[in-house]
Amino acid sequence: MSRRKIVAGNWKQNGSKVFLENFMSAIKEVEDVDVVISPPFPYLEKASALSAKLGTVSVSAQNASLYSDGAFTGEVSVEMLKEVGVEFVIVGHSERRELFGESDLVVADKVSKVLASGLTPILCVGETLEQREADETIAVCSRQISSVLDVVGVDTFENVVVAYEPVWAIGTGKSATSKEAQEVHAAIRALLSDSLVGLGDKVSVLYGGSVKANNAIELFSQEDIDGALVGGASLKIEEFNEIIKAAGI
Ligand SMILES: O=C[C@H](O)COP(=O)(O)O
Repeated sequence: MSRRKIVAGNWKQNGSKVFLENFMSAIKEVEDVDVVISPPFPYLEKASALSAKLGTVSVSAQNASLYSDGAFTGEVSVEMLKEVGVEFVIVGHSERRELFGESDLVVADKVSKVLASGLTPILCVGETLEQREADETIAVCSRQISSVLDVVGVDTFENVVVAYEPVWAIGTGKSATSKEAQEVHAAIRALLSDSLVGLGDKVSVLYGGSVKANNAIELFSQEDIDGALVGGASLKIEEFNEIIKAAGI
């Protein structure tokens, strides 16, 4: 893959069938910006059908199982996601890491599983407030990315989308400044290019954490920020459209 502008909306555990229909018909396409929406599992098939009809967005799942099939109550496999038209899978969101105990190794194995199925993982990395205050931001993000590189290999990583999401900025209304985000994005690209020459220029690196219509232009103006993984503001159709528009500027 090559570096693309991407605006992805992660609905988390929100939405309804009616909301999905309204949302899909209201999305406005912007040239050179890929729009991805990530509703909960029950809405994915309908989202894919609407996406095929309208052609404006791609569909992402918020998680996937490590396993293809078997006795894993509550899990959904990448094969099932693919069958209903899903193209992306968010992997390693901090809520999965923190609330559901997903370790770096589990996240790496899930990225590997998603890649093997031909879907595109959106790999989330990011530090807690405590880690930022201890000046560990780059070390934490590097560790989270390196554990994936170790499992999937440098040659495959170009098919991964990375989302830098400082945990302290998620859902708090307190976004990282564009300078803070840019520093980490540049470090992520440097780490990738240190692993394989040119890799950092091939991978789309999104920012996530309180992205709103009023800070999107400033964030997207940064050299190494390719777009956003948006939570709360992706549930507000007009605001999400503004963020998509900002990515196209
Ligand atoms: O996946 C999205 C992120 O968790 C950001 O959420 P937020 O925009 O509500 O801060």
